[in-house]
Amino acid sequence: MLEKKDIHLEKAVLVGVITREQDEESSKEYLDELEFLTYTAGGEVLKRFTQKMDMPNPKTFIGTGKMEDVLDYVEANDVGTVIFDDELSPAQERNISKILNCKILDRTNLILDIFAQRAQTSYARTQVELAQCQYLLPRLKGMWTHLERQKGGIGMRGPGETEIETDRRIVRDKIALLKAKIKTIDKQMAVQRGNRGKLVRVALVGYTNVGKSTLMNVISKSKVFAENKLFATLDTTVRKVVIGNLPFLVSDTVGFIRKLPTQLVESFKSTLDEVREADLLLHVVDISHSNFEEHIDSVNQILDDIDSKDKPTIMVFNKIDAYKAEPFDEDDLITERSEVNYSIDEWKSTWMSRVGDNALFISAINKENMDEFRKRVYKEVRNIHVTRFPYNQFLYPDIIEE
Ligand SMILES: Nc1nc2c(ncn2[C@@H]2O[C@H](COP(=O)(O)OP(=O)(O)OP(=O)(O)O)[C@@H](O)[C@H]2O)c(=O)[nH]1
Repeated sequence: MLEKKDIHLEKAVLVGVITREQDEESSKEYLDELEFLTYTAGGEVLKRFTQKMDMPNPKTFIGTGKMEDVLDYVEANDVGTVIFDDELSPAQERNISKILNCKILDRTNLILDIFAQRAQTSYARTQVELAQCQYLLPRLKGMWTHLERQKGGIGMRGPGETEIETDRRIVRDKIALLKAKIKTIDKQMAVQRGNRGKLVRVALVGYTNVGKSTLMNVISKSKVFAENKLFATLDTTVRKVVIGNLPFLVSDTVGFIRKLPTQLVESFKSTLDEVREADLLLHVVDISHSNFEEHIDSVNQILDDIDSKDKPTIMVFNKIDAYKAEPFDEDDLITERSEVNYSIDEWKSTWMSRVGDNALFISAINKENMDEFRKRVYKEVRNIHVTRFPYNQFLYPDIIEE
C-alpha cells in the first residue's frame, strides 16, 4: 500500500480568520478540518496563517500586512497553493491573485475538487461538473490572467482548463446541457425508487467520515467503500436488509460538511432525494471527534435545507471504541470545558437525557452494541411497516430476540 510519504503531495498553506464569534479553539478545529480536506484532495499543509478580525476583509480576506507575510512564506518555501477557509467572493479572489503569485483556492473550491476526484459514476460526475460550472460562472472575469500560472492539480479537476478558458456564454450553455442530462437521469432514478415498492426506507445520514459506510457494511454484510478520507461515498448505495424476517431498504449517501457548498446541495438534489424520501433517518455521529456537537448542528442545518428535519430520526453515536475523555486539567476546573470532561458512561447518560431513548451508542468497526442497534432499528421499521400494512402486524413480533 502507498504510504503518505510516497505520494507526491502539493505544498499548500492555509489562511483563516478568527472572528469575534469564532474563538481560537473553534478556529483551530476549522483549520484542522481544512487541513484534512487538503490532504484528501492531495495536498500537504506546510503552515497556517490566521488573523484576528471582526470580519474577513471584503477586498483581500485578511489584511494586506498579513498577506505580505503569506507572500514571503510562499516565495521562500516554493508553495504552489494558498487555501482560504471560507468562500472567497469573485472580487476577493481577483485582488488576492494580484498579490500572490500562485494558485488560490477557497473552501468551496476544495470541496468541489474532492467531489470531482471521488465521483465514480457518470451521474456523480455530471452533478459535480454542474456544481463546478455554477461556481465558476461569476468568477470568469479576470480568470485568464492568473490561470496562466496554474497548471493542473488540486482545484483544477472537473470541467478542466478548456472550459475555464471559454466565455460565460459557453459555460451557461454547458450548465443548461448538464441540467438537462441530470433531469433525464433524475426521472429514471425516480422511476427506480418507485419500483422499489412499499418497503420501508431507512437513510444513513451524517457528517463526512463518521462511519456511515462502515455501518452499512455491518448491517447489510456487503462491501461498501469506506476510507479514512473525506467524502469516500458520493453515489448513493441502496441495500436490502432483513432483520427478524422483516425486509427494508437502507441507503448510504453523501457525507455532509459544515458549509456544504450550495451549488452541491442543488446539483446533488436527486442523491439527497434518498434522504428526503426516507421513512426513517439514522443520524450517525463520530463521538471521537472533538467537534462532534457542531457536526450534529451542521447536519441538522442541511436536513432543514432539504426539508427533512422533522423525519423520525435515531441518533447513532459511533466510534465509542475511540472515545477518549478529555485529559484532566486543573486549569479546566474553572472553565466550562471541565463540564465536558466525562467518562463514556457519564457522557451517554447526558445525551440520553437530551435526546431521550432516541440514542444508540455503537462501534461499527468492532461491532459493539450491534444487537441493541438491530433490535432498535427493527422496532422502528416494524412500526412504520405495520402502519402501512396493518394486516402484517402478526407476521412480525413487536420485539425480536436474535
Ligand atoms: N475507531 C473507529 N473507527 C471507525 C468506526 N467506524 C468507522 N470508522 C473509521 O472511520 C473512517 C470513515 O469511515 P466511513 O465508513 O468511510 O465513513 P463515512 O461516514 O461513510 O464517510 P463519507 O463517505 O466521507 O461520508 C474509516 O477509516 C473507518 O474505518 C468505529 O466504530 N470506530
